[in-house]
Amino acid sequence: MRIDIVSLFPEFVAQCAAFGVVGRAVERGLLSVHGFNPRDYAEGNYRRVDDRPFGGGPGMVMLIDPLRASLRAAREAAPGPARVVYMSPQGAPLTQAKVRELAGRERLILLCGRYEGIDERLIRAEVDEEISIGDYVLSGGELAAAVIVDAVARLREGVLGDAESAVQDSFEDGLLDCPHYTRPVEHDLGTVPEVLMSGNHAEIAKWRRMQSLGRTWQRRPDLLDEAALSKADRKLLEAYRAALEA
Ligand SMILES: CN(C)c1cccc(CNc2ccc(C(N)=O)cn2)c1
Repeated sequence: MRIDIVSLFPEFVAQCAAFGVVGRAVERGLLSVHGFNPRDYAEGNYRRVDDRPFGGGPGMVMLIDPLRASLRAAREAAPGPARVVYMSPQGAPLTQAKVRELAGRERLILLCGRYEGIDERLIRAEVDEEISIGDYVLSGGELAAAVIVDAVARLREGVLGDAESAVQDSFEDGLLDCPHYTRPVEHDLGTVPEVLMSGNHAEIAKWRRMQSLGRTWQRRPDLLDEAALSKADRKLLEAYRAALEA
């Protein structure tokens, strides 16, 4: 998979692909991340990349032509179609389903705006979709692009070993994750739930599912569509609630 980053600070995002599982995936050639800086394509001796907004108001807007030239350079740097994603607060909220969809592609171009954003004509002409990582404003789209790189990379085949498998990820099945424990069993911070040491894998799976359902119900009821729960899940959630009242 190839991900091109169009940004005034491309090394910022490339660094985010230099560590951990994503860094190893890059070393192993499962993924490559390349930066394109609009300033390298800006005309004139000031190499302008932004200018004042028509209609007045604070801030600056990124110019069309340096962005369009850097996008063209990114497209031409490798074969095959690329999905152009613009990171902005006006984008569709990023979800794990969207991450899975993006991870299925061979090429992505992530467009990072600075200042107040980019000229709308460039968005209309070149951007396939706008994505937001949350309802807040950052000084640039680079952190949002880094989030996409990380979330997408870890879903690519071969990136996570069995030890870190993304299969049981929370949000993979639309629920929050269950609690996790490791050594020691006895600790002044408490002990480990008995069931996890029982060796009874069916019971352990049930307990974990119940915890995921219960936590989702308690912390993110918006994620829990109780109607869509299986009978078994509804029973587990009932057991979780009953245990709270006990
Ligand atoms: C209108 N405006 C300030 C603006 C418009 C476009 C880009 C940027 C760059 N900053 C970003 C980018 C993305 C996100 C996000 N939530 O994904 C937050 N901030 C700012």
